Amino acid sequence: MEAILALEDGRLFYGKSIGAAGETTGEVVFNTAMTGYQEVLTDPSYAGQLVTMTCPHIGNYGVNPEDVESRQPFVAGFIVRELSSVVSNWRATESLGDYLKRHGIVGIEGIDTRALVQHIRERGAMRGVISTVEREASRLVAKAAGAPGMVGAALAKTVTCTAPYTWPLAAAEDSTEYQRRRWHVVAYDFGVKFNILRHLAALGCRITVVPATTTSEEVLRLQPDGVFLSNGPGDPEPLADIAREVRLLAERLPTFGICLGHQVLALAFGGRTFKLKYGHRGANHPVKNLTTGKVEITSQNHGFAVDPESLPEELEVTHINLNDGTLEGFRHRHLPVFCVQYHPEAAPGPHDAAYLFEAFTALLPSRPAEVAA
Ligand SMILES: NC(=O)CC[C@H](N)C(=O)O
Repeated sequence: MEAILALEDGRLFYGKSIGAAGETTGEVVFNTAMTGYQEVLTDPSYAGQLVTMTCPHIGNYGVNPEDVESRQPFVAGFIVRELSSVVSNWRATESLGDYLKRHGIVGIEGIDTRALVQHIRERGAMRGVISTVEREASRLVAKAAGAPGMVGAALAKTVTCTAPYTWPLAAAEDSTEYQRRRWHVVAYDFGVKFNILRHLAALGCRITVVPATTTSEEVLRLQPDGVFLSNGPGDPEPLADIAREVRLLAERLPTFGICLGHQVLALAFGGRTFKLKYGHRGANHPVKNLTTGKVEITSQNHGFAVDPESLPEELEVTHINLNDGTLEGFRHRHLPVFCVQYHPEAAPGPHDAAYLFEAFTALLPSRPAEVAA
């Protein structure tokens, strides 16, 4: 079946349908990771986006039930050069094409993804539509141009959990194994990736994941040792109500934020965010840790960034991006509060920054493992 990708500026790409038939709109972005398409598909931060993989051959190791980063795929659509017709991996339970179909994700293959990416790099991320049902170019371009944009979109509120839940998922809350965990962390779910929760749990945390709109009072009632602010989709700026609650918590408890969590923390202390031309999405972005002088190769997925000029005096820049000099992390000068724009949990990507999870637990009350939290 044929499929067309149309961009809001009139550029058209003709290819073949993958996944579900139909039509979908979103912001067209690209990810340069060579592997990890399943983690990308299920990263809630991609909600509202048509994700292009620059690696030309995708799907060769299929899909399995373990590599998911959330409850379902969240991308609005998927764009690849070539979907592998062969699935070869001992963990695979399904082909990528069948998985996309099963979840109703509309995608396209067989287009010149290099030309598409060059176009976006030159002109900036833009809205698009993938369709298997409409062939009229002008109508498609109008649909792309009419799709909601990313600026102003409070998407974190749409992907967050509807009720609190505990992690590890399998552990009964009243079990000794669970209660014996060293620390209790409340994690704000703005679109949290499971690998963040896996990392915190591996260090001895039991985690209560709470919806994005949970108030600081509700969080304090849970008596956590620390607060985690997750990654998530959309524009951080319309989340001012959440930022207010985050400020109240950060003034009382050790706080760690990743990606959208980093942006919300900046807003909470009076900083500003802005939209990047086409964002950072991939698994090899070099970041300099200004405290140690070391360079970390990092996993990234963001379209907005914090303006370093907007940071108040009490916040100190700790990490910068070596590709374009943008802000990658800061900490509070007096409070146990820090965050990064990139993804120390990887999934997919290198593990250089995993030390940040330990940096967080080092801020929590010292407590032997066997004492009930
Ligand atoms: N992964 C994330 O948390 C992304 C944060 C935000 N949605 C951005 O695009 O900048």
